Amino acid sequence: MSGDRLAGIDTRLYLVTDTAQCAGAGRTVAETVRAAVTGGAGVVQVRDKDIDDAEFLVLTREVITAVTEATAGTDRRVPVFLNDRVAVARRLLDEGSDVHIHVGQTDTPVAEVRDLLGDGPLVGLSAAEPEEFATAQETGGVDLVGIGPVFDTTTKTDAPAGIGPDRLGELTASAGIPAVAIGGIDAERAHELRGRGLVGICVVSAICRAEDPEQAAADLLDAFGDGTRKDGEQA
Ligand SMILES: Cc1ncc(COP(=O)(O)OP(=O)(O)O)c(N)n1
Ligand SMILES: Cc1ncsc1CCOP(=O)(O)O
Ligand SMILES: [Mg+2]
Repeated sequence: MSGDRLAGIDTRLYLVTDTAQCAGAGRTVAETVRAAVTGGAGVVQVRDKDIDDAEFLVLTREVITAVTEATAGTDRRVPVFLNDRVAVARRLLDEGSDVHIHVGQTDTPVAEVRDLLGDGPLVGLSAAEPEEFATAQETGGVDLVGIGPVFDTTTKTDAPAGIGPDRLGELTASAGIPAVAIGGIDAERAHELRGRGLVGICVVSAICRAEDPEQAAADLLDAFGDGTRKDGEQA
């Protein structure tokens, strides 16, 4: 694998979907994704721990359609990641869909993902320890790491406490792989993640629970900017 595999993708705002949160806000996942991508989200991950593979396949097809509709007539490339579910990803690739995958440390190992899906799809990996980045660099095949939780989160019930922006910055600096931060990020706190070496911020509830997901995406992007610190802003 070579070249800049994230070229043409605006990674600054990465939406991970939560079906129950979207439903609680009175919308489908697809409606939420369409609005968020219109508002500027540049990466989408389909995440649902409560449905089987057949339902996940249907959900992902709906998300792909929503992204296609939201980006029609533009040159935006907004990748759709699947949260684990390698078999569903294989099926969608075989159908000709352009899908990618995110795995955690206890999910399908990256080498196995590459064996099953080949070199085409982007692979994201969760990591929060220096040894995990070292392993990812040695093994290869990882395009993006998700570091977190940076702040405390209630969305992922088995998540540890947030590591905080300073520790996040240290990890990002040593990651050696483009990194996004995840966990407890909202438009009020996103500015704390500027200047931490990130290519983006990743949110669930800040968009899925929002009254207006298009506006929420725009507000998050405004707060994070291009990820660099504003003039005069302290860490
Ligand atoms: C971008 C991104 N980063 C981290 C995660 C967390 O993945 P994982 O540790 O596998 O936990 P689950 O999401 O599977 O509960 C993520 N999903 N996305
Ligand atoms: C999937 C995941 N991985 C680490 S924290 C998290 C959930 C983030 O959700 P929220 O943005 O609502 O805190
Ligand atoms: Mg996982």
